Amino acid sequence: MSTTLTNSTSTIRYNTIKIDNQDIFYRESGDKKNPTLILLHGFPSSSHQYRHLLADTHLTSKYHLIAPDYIGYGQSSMPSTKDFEYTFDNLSVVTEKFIKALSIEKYSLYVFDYGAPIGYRLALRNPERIQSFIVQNGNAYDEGIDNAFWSNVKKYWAEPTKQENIDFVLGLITPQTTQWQYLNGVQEKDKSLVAPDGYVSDQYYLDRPGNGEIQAQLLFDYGTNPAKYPAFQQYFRQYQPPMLIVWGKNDEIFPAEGAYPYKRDLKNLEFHLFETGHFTLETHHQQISTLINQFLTKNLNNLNINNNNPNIEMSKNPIVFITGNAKKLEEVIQILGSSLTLESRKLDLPELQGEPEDISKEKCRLAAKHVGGPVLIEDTCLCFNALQGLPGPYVKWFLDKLKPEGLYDLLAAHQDKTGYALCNFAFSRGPDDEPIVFVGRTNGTIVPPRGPRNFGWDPVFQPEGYTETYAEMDKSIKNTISHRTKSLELVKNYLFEHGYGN
Ligand SMILES: O=c1nc[nH]c2c1ncn2[C@H]1C[C@H](O)[C@@H](COP(=O)(O)OP(=O)(O)OP(=O)(O)O)O1
Ligand SMILES: [Mg+2]
Repeated sequence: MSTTLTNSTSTIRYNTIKIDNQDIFYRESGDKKNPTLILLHGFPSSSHQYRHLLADTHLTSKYHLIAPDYIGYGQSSMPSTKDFEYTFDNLSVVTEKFIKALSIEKYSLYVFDYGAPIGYRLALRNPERIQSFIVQNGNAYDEGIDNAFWSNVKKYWAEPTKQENIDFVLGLITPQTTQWQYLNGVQEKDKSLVAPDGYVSDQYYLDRPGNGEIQAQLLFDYGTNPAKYPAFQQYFRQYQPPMLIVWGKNDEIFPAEGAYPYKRDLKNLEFHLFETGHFTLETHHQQISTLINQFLTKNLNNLNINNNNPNIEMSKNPIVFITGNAKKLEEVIQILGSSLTLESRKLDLPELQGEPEDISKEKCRLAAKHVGGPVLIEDTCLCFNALQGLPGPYVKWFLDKLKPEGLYDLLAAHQDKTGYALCNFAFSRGPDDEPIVFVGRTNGTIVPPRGPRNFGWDPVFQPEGYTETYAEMDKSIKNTISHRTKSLELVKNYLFEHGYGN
């Protein structure tokens, strides 16, 4: 690796943007058109800790890298604790606004130390925006914070005004501790790789008047993070973001114990421990850069197929199928099997009069308004050729009044007993989306009722090529030839092409 890195480094730009009247400083490299990797720093550092990755042409030739400084850190504004409440919630909100202000829609996150609870808050609020995670010495499990270092922090959370606990916090921002953070756990042979600039510049920022109170307030608020671990873990299980773990195993603050439990929840996980300390990048940035490159290439390529195809839209909301008819729902579930998951809702929607397609569309618009997200509805017609397609969409009312016998009797004066069953599914993404209709049709003959009477007009409809009525035949046969199956086949194809399939 090192031989190929020799002379070429990428251009890094240093900019500032106003968010909520505060200056947010950030470092940026690579082409904005490429997938974005956002690098979230830790305590007591700043975006400076990412200088090696930001300069690495292997990454910047393919990815867009951004590293902001949080409020109170590095070159960003440092309002006093009276003017800004230093909490992980607040820092995550500012970071979210920062990402939005730069018009970044989707991104991968590199999270380290304090960056982890900030990044995971972003993920909880914007799961659809996160493409992958790179986790370096950043926690989401209790296992990682049950050591000597954290027992002191926990005492501080319990009694923040006790002098002994205040002294502990003050001890964390001394030049000795800052240097210790960079060098502890680093192998002897690697100590000469650690540039002093890291701890010297961190200390410069920590020594600014008022910064000690900021660090004390934020460390106190770290106490809100363990309570959020179950939510972070639930997010991992549910959304399964691809994750690369690169972790300095000799870190005494976030030891390797905090890395292993990610394996429980993430299926697409790459796991690497390094023989070094907390600021793993100081000694292992070349190895980590190679791993990030391979990881993003592998995992974003899959995503890119989706992102580049304007037809693909992953929805976090399940599609809601609305029907007031239990038998209908039963059939839809049987036909779909496990290929597509729908949420069903029992609701009798008003139905307009008119052509079957218009009725379905209008029913779907109402459903979308009702649900406020993706919906599917269905409207079934039974059409008699001798009656120009009637009763068609009104068959429900004819059936209610006339019963199956009466339906057959409607054709008493006609030679032509042929007809067809029509199923119109309509799908809409939400209240502002014009519904799309999928039509399935099965031809047949209207006969005097035969067979069980548990589903609508099934006893009077004998499909073409069969001697039994829908009601007499085995359900599995009906479900291979029916109007509903044919329409659902089209629905399935459409939804699969648009990213909704299982
Ligand atoms: O495969 C079927 N085999 C026999 N009868 C059927 C079938 N599918 C619907 N049917 C009946 C139910 C209703 O009497 C009428 C259609 O009216 P239709 O408005 O689409 O159904 P619905 O009001 O009962 O439920 P929904 O609220 O989902 O619209 O035909
Ligand atoms: Mg209905």
